[in-house]
Amino acid sequence: MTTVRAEGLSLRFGRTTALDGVSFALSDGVTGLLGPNGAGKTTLLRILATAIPADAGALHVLGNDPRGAAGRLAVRRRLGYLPQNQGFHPHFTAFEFVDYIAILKEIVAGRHEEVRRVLHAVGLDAQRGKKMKALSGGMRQRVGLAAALLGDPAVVILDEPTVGLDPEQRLRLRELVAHIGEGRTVLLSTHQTEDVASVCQRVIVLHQGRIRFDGEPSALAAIAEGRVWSAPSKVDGALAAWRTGGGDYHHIGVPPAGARPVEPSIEDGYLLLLDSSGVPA
Ligand SMILES: Nc1ncnc2c1ncn2[C@@H]1O[C@H](COP(=O)(O)OP(=O)(O)OP(=O)(O)O)[C@@H](O)[C@H]1O
Repeated sequence: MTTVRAEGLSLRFGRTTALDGVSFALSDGVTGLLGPNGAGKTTLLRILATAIPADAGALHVLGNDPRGAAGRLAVRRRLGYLPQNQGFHPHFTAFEFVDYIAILKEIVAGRHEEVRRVLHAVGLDAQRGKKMKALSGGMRQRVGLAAALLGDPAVVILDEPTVGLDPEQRLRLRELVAHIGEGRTVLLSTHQTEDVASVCQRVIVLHQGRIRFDGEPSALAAIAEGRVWSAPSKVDGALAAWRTGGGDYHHIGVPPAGARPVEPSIEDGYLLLLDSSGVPA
């Protein structure tokens, strides 16, 4: 069932076109929103979360149109949003922070019980009484995730939740996101193709405000089929090349005669899709 439908969403900031005619439909499961810096990911998520309106296009979330006040309210009540760089009051405990968001979300009946429920869901029972400033980055992200789960939203929007986390914390967060995506629509913005490979059933690639790919992660990898090869030294003319742990160079582009082809990854497909001008740093 379609939960989110975007048709021709566009938004400009002065002379910058942040989004340029973006259309897609989402249903339950985890969809990754992948794109380099400045691609328009945060702008798109903010529009979906009704934090800002689009200049043009139409959006329906769970059948509600956020252009009207009643539609906006209906969307906000059923949507969880973890913004990028969420601000935390350092002296709040984890419980107090989530409770504060619960008040803003107008959760009245059983509010404290609901706060305990979401903190439990992200594995932070033991840290409930700890001050935000005393928590690790990964734990803080989990508190943010808990706040996004208040009221059991049908649609959850997560803006780069794995950024700045160490590998173990990242794994933990991915597991949580995969779990959250069972029976819910989750849109997860990320720079990391590993996030997409491990939790997303679908991936949308955004670049310069436009959708460049929308499909299964394996289909994104398949774009690079026959265009990835390995060689003992760097070959000129490759779109991208880097040294791997084994000492050989991994190349993307048009392989020279006799090149040793390798199985493409999602990252290979992504880099190829963006072309050399858009290769992320
Ligand atoms: N409030 C704003 N005022 C002016 N320009 C903005 C504003 N917000 C975003 N932009 C511009 O819109 C474009 C898209 O930005 P956006 O933050 O949506 O990209 P992003 O894909 O989330 O990037 P990142 O991965 O770096 O967070 C960029 O060129 C950005 O500079």
